[in-house]
Amino acid sequence: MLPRAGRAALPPLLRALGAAPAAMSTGSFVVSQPLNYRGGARVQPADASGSETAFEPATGRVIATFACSGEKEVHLAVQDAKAAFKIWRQKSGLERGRILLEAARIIRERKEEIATVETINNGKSILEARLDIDTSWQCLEYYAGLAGSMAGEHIQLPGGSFGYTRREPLGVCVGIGAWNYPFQIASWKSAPALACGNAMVFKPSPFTPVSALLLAEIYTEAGAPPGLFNVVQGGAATGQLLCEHRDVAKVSFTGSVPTGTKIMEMSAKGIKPVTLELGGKSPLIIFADCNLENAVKGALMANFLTQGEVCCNGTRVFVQKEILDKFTEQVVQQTKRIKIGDPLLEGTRMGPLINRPHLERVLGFVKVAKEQGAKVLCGGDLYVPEDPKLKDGYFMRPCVLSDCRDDMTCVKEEIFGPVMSILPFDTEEEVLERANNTSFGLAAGVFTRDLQRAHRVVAELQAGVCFINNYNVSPVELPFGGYKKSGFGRENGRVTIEYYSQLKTVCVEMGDVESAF
Ligand SMILES: NC(=O)C1=CN([C@@H]2O[C@H](COP(=O)(O)OP(=O)(O)OC[C@H]3O[C@@H](n4cnc5c(N)ncnc54)[C@H](O)[C@@H]3O)[C@@H](O)[C@H]2O)C=CC1
Ligand SMILES: NCCCC(=O)O
Repeated sequence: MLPRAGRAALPPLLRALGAAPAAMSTGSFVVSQPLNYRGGARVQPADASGSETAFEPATGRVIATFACSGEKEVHLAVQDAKAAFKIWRQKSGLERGRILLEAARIIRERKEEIATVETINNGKSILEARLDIDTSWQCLEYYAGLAGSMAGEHIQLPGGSFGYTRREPLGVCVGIGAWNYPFQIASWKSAPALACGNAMVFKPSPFTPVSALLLAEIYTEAGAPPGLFNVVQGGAATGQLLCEHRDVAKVSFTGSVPTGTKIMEMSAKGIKPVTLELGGKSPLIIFADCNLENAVKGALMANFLTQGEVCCNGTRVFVQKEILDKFTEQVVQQTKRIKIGDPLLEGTRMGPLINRPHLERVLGFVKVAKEQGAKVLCGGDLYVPEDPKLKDGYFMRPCVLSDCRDDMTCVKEEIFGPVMSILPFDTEEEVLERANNTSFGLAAGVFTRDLQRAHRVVAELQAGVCFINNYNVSPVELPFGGYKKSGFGRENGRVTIEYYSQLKTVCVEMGDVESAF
């Protein structure tokens, strides 16, 4: 433990994690407190099945070593959630909304601390981490607003009888998150779940265990009953225990297609509804009549946020032949200008990838792309920043590939790194056919000045989220989720209420029973 004076100088959330006073700079943050959260407090897990280590991607330093929750701990977390659910489900929507609003206020107030932790543990630039925290508190505010208006219907029946419907919560929901948007994913899952009257047990990715705990502490501080939002740490085994627990009513998962398939299989055994937010290989279509400056900006937004580790990225960039050279030249010029380095520095626009194996995997995709005939126009190699403390970080230069064909690995498979593939096309009909020729269907984008064409094209695109003349903006009012192998169910928007609640029909007889017997 740190001396009292040093600890008092820290912001409250970092203090709660047991971080050192210099924790707000790269190379110094270490978590010394337990990372599980249950019954309204941080706890050491009651049992463990192995341990995990979390890193600071910018330096390669270990920032936390923690036990993976075993069967006993998972059961205790689910039981705490069950107890909280009994209290929470009795509250009116307005009362629940008030607590969510208070949690949103605290997130806003502590945005800088949360964004700092997110940057240290994930590697994304502080600028982006702040935007993620914004979409997190906005999500809580949005569902706080909806909570009070959730209602059923009244239906008149013959003879004065009537029926009505009640929108009821599901019970204990499980959230399982990926590592690319740790705090945002925990918020996007918990806000609608809690607004609908459910409780949640959340399991972050073992690569990014820290920020979900901050959210748990904020919910408690905002007045949520102890056990309403719990965090268990661990990997696949812990996730499996959660999905198979008999008292879990629903699983919402963000991650890869192979894991999503397993989650669905496990949930099928218990007839549990699932929301699956899975991977993608989304097309971005640039027509010759576009505003070129915006299209170039859009292509960078579609490929290089969070070091390219974004599920909805538009990594297949189809460019109409008339503007191919001009577009490519400008994209390469701007990609080369992206400032890579210490993600906590204000000027940095690209930080390190999540870990060494992932970095090598992404570089491996670039190597295969070259072998298959693609041309590397920039980047695609390791980057070692000048700052000596970053020498062991997982940095690479953002990459633009030309001379790509639809049958190349880099065009078919999700890379989940900063690698853009440029593909020329001639006609609208041709590009639609090629854009849809994938088993994924998360997102798609189109840049054109012809509004009729824009709407015609998005109507034909097989994707859950389509952008016209922009890419990768995430307003929480709009539903987010995929078609095809990119999953089903939605996050955000009004519709998500349906994924965290169930409808009860009540039939009321005002006369006598007309018996058939
Ligand atoms: N559609 C979306 O909203 C998003 C999709 N993704 C996708 O996620 C992938 C990258 O994330 P990763 O964390 O590497 O994915 P992953 O599928 O390996 O892991 C995701 C989460 O599932 C857990 N898990 C792994 N095996 C499990 C099992 N058998 N049972 C229960 N839980 C299990 C992991 O511990 C982690 O918390 C990419 O494919 C990406 O496209 C990522 C972010 C957003
Ligand atoms: N802010 C967009 C979320 C996309 C993702 O989770 O990968």
